[in-house]
Amino acid sequence: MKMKSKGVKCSGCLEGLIVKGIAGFYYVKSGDTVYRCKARGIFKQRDIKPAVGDKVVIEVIPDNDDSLIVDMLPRKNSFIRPFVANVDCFIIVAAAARPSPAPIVIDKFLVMAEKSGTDIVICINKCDMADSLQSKKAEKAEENIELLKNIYSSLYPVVCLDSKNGIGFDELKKLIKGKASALAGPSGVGKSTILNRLIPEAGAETGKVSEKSQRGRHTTRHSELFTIDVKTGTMIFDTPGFTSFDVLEAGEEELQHFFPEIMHSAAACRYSNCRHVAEPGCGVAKALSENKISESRYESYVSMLDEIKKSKQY
Ligand SMILES: Nc1nc2c(ncn2[C@@H]2O[C@H](COP(=O)(O)OP(=O)(O)OP(=O)(O)O)[C@@H](O)[C@H]2O)c(=O)[nH]1
Ligand SMILES: [Zn+2]
Repeated sequence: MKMKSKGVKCSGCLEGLIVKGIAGFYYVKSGDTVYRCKARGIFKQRDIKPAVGDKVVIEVIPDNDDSLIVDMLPRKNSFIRPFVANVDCFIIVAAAARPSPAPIVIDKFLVMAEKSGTDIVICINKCDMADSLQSKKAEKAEENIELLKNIYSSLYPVVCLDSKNGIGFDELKKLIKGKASALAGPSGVGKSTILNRLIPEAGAETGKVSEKSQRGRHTTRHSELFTIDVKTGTMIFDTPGFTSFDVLEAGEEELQHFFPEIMHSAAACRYSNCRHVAEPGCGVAKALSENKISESRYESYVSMLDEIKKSKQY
């Protein structure tokens, strides 16, 4: 006999994972079986909505097509757009070219991931673009790859991918083993193509990048959690996309906590409330002058801090 998480005995209860939610139904995976479930009215009363990624307790009702979600286990994290829960790892994707990478955009995703307490992998996709010989475009792609490696490889694992030809995926798979990962990155960097490589049967559609805007089409409509490897419990979220992050979700004091290298140097600041902008005796300014913190990362921090401060003035 299994127990509900609140200790109520329930003869037909199982613990499971919501892997899909469509049209009021939740698909809950428990062992090898997926149960189609409805949520108990109590969730509506309490204004709680179960999300893909939630661990739940379901009651399997004999001779009934549908089961019932009767309880939800505590979440590690949750997101509104897309509406998913319990992301273990963010795979933050940039492209070597088309679109050109923007460190500030990567840094915003990094803040989102750090704030949510997930593991992080940075993927530089479209690395094949650096391969064609003697072309200006290839040179630029090569430069971009070097730039990103310089900024990020001392902070997070950085993997070069060519998802067109399936290169770099063994390394990526090692880094996401046993975790439920979600892809984040701006439109057109190749998130759907990467997803298709990780789990071919996902069948995510990939949009063609239009020549003009260099942006891909949005193709994924609902969220789903796919298993990549049953043995290790490796999973990946197929979602409509973590394509941007609003830094205003972070507080002014809190922001520095999401830049590990800034936090590390902040220990040496004279003032405990130092924001590392122009204060005397700032450990971050010192680390910056000694090239221990990258200028690009520091600029991102200051620009995000400004954005947060300005939003407070109105
Ligand atoms: N050369 C090259 N092209 C790639 C690679 N990966 C993806 N592409 C192309 O880039 C375009 C965009 O890829 P998608 O996978 O749709 O990008 P996305 O990040 O999912 O885009 P959104 O759905 O708009 O968020 C497609 O035309 C892909 O064929 C790669 O490694 N190399
Ligand atoms: Zn400081």
